[in-house]
Amino acid sequence: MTNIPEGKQMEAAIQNSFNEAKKLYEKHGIDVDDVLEQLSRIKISLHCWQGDDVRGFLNKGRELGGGIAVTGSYPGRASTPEQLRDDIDKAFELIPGRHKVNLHAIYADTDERVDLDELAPKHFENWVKWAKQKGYGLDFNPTCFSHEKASDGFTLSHPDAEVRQFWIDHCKASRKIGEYFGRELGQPCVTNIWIPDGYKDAPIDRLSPRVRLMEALDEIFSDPIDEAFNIDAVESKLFGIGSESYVVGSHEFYMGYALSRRKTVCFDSGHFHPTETISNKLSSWLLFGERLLLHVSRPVRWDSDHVVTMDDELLDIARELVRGKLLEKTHIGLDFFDGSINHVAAWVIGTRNTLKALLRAMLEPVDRLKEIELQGDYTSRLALVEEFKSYPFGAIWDYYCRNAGTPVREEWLAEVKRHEREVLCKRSQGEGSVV
Ligand SMILES: C[C@H](O)[C@H](O)[C@@H](O)C(=O)CO
Ligand SMILES: [Mn+2]
Repeated sequence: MTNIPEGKQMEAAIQNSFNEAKKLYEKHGIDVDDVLEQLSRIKISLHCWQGDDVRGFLNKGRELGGGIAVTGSYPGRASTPEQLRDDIDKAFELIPGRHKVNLHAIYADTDERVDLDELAPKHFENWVKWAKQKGYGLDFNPTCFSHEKASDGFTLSHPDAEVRQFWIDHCKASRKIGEYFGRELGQPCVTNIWIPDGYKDAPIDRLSPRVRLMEALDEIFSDPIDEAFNIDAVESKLFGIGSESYVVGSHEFYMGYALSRRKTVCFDSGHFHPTETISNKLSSWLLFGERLLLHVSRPVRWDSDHVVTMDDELLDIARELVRGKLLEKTHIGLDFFDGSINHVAAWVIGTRNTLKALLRAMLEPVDRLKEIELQGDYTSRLALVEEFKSYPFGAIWDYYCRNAGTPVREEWLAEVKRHEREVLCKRSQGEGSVV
């Protein structure tokens, strides 16, 4: 092959490896073309807040609150809506498929001085215009943190009715923005409510804040909304920094709330006990709930929001979705924020891993494994699952990336480095994006 240009050789190698890998999977009755078709229909919601270390554009310079934390000061984080959009575009160039962007309320793109309770669709018009142009969907979140009215750690369950009302109004406004996104873009927006409310030390009264939260949510959701455009989700948490002993919006609280009010539960993989996994919860929830929202994240010792890697839990989440045929009912979002590495690379790594894990799960002989299990042949079950771990899914992934017009393997890194040199490192220090 010495006279053949390098690009052509690479093409041929990708195609040959794909053909050989396909034969191996087909021996187990796996239809690889169908798998790739299914994968291409999956939308991952890319969380905008990885792009600027959860700073946002409303009330610039305000400290990150809510018991979440970003560490690291990697150069070049976005500090304007235009920069953030450019960086998201760059990430999507390097990720196969058509996806969504997940916005927080503090990312409003407006020159108006507006507080969270007054936000309206008009403050997000530029985001919608861009999403339409690029073919992205949008999801949304009220920002119930990083605000003076959340400085004591309470929002929707606040004992002061006036403060509570402020947050209720903010969440009501957020649903209208979500509905606007859904209507404009022709695909539903998931509007996810997460609040940090909780106590550092053991409270005397665990019930009253939960009653207040339940009533606040009921008031928020009492506004009629078209579910074809906006899907309401609620996200639980076990603990945060400063709410180590008690969190009002616990998992049990939201399970009960969402089931009794037909709402969607968001499972964040960092929001449970360190030995508890969300992969083991999905099938139970979806027996009773209509839909599911995921915040795919990676806790390291605590809810540290590390970039998603191809670890056991990611694979198990993907397997659960595929084996249980839960993908149709699941909205997959990412939730991590690492300020210590290139912000675009973080998105690319986390999203490519999530897609790759789904592909790996789709390339397992699920029906056969289920039969074997029913027959009680646990030896074959273990043997096959383990052997499939070294089946050549990488060759199928490379072919998929190439066909989608996205870089194959680590080729994307060179583009991220070029973008870093030519764009990120030139961002002005004054904007607080280069250290
Ligand atoms: C910024 C997000 O809304 C936030 O990370 C939330 O989803 C969460 O997981 C808090 O721990
Ligand atoms: Mn989350």
